[in-house]
Amino acid sequence: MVVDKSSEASPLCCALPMYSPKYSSYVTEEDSNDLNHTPKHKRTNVLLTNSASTHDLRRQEVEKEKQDTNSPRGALEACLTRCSISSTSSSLDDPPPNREATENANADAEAGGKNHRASSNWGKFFKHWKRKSMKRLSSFPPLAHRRNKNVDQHIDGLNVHDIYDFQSSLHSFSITDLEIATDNFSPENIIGRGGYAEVYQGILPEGKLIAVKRLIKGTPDEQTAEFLSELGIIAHVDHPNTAKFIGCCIDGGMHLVFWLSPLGSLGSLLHGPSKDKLTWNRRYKVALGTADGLMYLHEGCQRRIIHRDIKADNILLTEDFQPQICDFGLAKWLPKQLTHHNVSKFEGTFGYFAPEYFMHGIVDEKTDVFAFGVLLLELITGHPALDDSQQSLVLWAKPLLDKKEITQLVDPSLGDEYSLEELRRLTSTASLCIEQSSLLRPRMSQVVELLLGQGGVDMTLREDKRNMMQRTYSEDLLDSIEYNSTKYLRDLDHIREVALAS
Ligand SMILES: Nc1ncnc2c1ncn2[C@@H]1O[C@H](COP(=O)(O)OP(=O)(O)OP(=O)(O)O)[C@@H](O)[C@H]1O
Repeated sequence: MVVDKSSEASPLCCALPMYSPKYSSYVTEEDSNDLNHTPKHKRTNVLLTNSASTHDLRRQEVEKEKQDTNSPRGALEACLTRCSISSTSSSLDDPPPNREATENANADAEAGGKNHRASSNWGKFFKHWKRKSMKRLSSFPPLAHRRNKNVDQHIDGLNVHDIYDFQSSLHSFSITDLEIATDNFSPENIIGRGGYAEVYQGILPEGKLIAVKRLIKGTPDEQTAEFLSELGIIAHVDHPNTAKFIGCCIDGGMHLVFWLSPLGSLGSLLHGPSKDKLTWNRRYKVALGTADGLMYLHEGCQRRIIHRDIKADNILLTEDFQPQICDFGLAKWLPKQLTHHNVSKFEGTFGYFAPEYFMHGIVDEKTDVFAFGVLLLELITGHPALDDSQQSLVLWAKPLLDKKEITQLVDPSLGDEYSLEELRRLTSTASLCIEQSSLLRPRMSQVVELLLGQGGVDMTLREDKRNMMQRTYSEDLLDSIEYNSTKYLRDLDHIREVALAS
């Protein structure tokens, strides 16, 4: 299905100097497949282009990522080139190839065609991985924990300097393991469906519960790309507030395996029949934990990670309501030297988009901060980011926040069972997070302080502090253009209409 809603006269069109003057939005065939699993207003891919197909752009992006050694996929590609070279030119016991040989072989590999090389590399990598690790991927030690550089420099012909830090305890499951665990992927064991995957619950022989994410969308090559993107991030994320990845399986499709989060997603609780379990204290705990997890991704990881799809459905809950950020399918590494990342294709979820993202395709920490602000509003109000009649929670809540009528925002199902002081903290933080100018949004470390009541919400002080810190690209950009809230609301409305009309 293709929807071309060109709108040259639209305010949004005028605000898109970096792109074609003609604004086109497509809901592609791929997306129409998504619709089988995800309500179409919830998830969208919108392209700012009128000259290339979705596939062309996706292919270009994948190629760009492969060559960018700072991207998860690029790091793996670099490693695989060497893996391919070492497996064709030497046995695993041979000494590692010297630099010249590697460069020559690299050149040959280039000449042999990138696409072919890529797929054969992955094939070799997967075979190699399975053969060498069987049950444990201990051949990929975390970089941070390596002790002896010389000993570890080349492991089985792979130069670990080119590999990001795989967790050392990951398992390589066979398809039989997963079939046994999930009762042959019985539909009864499906616990979640996203745009890209079906998630099954399962049980391991030792009695531990797992969640198996089976990628279902697209061709095998596209699934491999999605799988590697997500694997490239989650394999080196480790925090109490991120989903617990335990391994994967590459037989009969692409599978990622996690410990089961017994309460499912925040979205299913908040907008489902068990809403009453979400008392005020638990909501506050979820807000704090999620902020902590996001602060870790942005500021605590070896590399800056932008999640790009923070939403209630992507926050899992443990038995004691500890939130765990999941679904790193859209996540990006942001190298330190880059202020931001630019995307030509919008992926994510309506209701959570930051203005600089849908206007300019800019991705940085502040796009996640905006989405986190929407999540806070969801926790406070119990309303979804976009309701069945496509009304945006931000648009509804903003006037009440501005007028400080905060008690009117509280989820009626909570009655009076909430702390006014905590409500003040959550609402003032949400208010800052959803500022249309990313300059005015706090960073996640500041969000944590604000939520804990330690931030001193004195804006003057915060402004001074901010001026001393490095500004993000989107901060500069939005600061330099006149962008007021009326325009923001108009643009938000417009892009929603364009993408949803079909
Ligand atoms: N470890 C887990 N424990 C319990 N439930 C889970 C787990 N992982 C995923 N789920 C459930 O499956 C759903 C879909 O998972 P996920 O978001 O990873 O899939 P996706 O296809 O990438 O989704 P999206 O369309 O948001 O990209 C989640 O919202 C959650 O309900």
